[in-house]
Amino acid sequence: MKGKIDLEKFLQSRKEVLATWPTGAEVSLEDGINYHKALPPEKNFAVKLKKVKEEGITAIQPRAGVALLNEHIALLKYLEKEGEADFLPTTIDSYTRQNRYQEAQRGIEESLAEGRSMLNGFPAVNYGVYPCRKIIEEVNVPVQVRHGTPDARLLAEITLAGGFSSFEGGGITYNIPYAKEVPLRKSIEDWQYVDRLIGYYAEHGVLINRESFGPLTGTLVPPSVTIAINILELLLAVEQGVKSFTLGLGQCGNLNQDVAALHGMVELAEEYLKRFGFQDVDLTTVFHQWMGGFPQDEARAFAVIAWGAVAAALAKANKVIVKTPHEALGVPTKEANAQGLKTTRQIVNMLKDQRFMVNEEYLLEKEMVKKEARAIVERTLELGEGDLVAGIERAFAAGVIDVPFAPSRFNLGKILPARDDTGAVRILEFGNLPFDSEIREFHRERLKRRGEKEGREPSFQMVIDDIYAIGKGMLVGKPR
Ligand SMILES: CC[C@H]1O[C@@H](n2cnc3c(N)ncnc32)[C@H](O)[C@@H]1O
Repeated sequence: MKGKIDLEKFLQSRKEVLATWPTGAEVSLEDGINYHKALPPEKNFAVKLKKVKEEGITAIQPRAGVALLNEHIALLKYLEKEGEADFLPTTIDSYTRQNRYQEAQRGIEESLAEGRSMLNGFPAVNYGVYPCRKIIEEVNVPVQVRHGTPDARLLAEITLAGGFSSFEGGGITYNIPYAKEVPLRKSIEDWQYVDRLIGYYAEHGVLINRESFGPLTGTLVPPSVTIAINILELLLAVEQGVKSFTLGLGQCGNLNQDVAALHGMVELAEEYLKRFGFQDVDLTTVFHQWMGGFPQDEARAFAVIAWGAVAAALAKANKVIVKTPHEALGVPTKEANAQGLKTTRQIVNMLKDQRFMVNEEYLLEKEMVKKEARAIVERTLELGEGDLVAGIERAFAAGVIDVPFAPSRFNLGKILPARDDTGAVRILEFGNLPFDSEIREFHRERLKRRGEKEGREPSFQMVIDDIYAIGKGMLVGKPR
């Protein structure tokens, strides 16, 4: 690995980034660091995550973001008070995610004119440092920036100086599922800037948490692909001095597989941190409640939310990202958002003293998912010949890393997932994943078993049926 970006080079490159929108001129590293140091520790995301992990609890966090500052603050206060959120988000709008601040500005004006949010998130860059600080001052729990931005350099500069103490995303996970034309080297280097900035805060005594966007496309992503990508983003981040990192996993729906994947991800990540000599990193996990299609019916939606809460609680995930009964409709009302949190809170509280029953299937799932993820990471490292960025670029070009249903033209898209008869996500088409015959047989055998039960050959039709299954009230897609 090539190590931290040179400090002088990094500081020099900030000038160009801060000039890309007028609010960039408000950012000063010294002022941002002093602002964080003046905040009470219970408002720091990394500090609270460490405490949550030590206490062995599963913290709950929603997604939330609206166009206007006062409404956004009111929304967050409501989710904290009514929803009992342990952590709060600020979900950023889609224009800002594409650096289209002019259109975000128009969205603010339209929202003022219409008296309702005309953006699907909070346009933090247009508001700038001081309104961000108002958000932090008006709530009592730590706040995280959640978005989907391939080039998040200015967003990070403003929100971190604005007192946010966690930043979601990465050069892979906020490119491949979110963009069509952004080269991986560009997004990874832009995210190395973000991680270097967070490394700078850490060097000056301010811990900022980083979280990978585990769910990726949120549609039947094989857990081993998620785990491999998480580990690569972890290595890229700690290389730049990040000290607090949350590994993310999207729920698949089969309990054994989900719990095994979360545990396997931590074990493998710790192995790689040790191997590359990064011992002083606080590692935590986040489990995302089902990220695929949701039922429109709210009672059914609550069942899906509850099932995600059960898996997170039994896996002892440090944090669970909560869905809402409006998932199938769009941006939720604050009441619906709080309902998702209350459903999750009830489950997490009821399960906090129960433990997942370790069983043979779980142990096999964990062994196999680690074997698969390790094969992907190892081939990526080999391809890089010491240069992690080159390795990742080459791995995607070769299909060694391949995310199903990703829009990016830099993703090969040759793999096909499908559920087996127990609802576990398996791989129907391996593409160029570097998996040996033992792994391939493990998947093939289970898909064959489903085919026999359904009286049909494992096929693309199964994939289609699975994509609509949960929205239609099932887990495994049934032939029409
Ligand atoms: C990662 C995608 C998910 O984020 C959620 N989301 C996106 N924007 C918002 C938003 N503005 N408020 C609440 N939830 C949101 C929604 O569940 C969506 O499926």
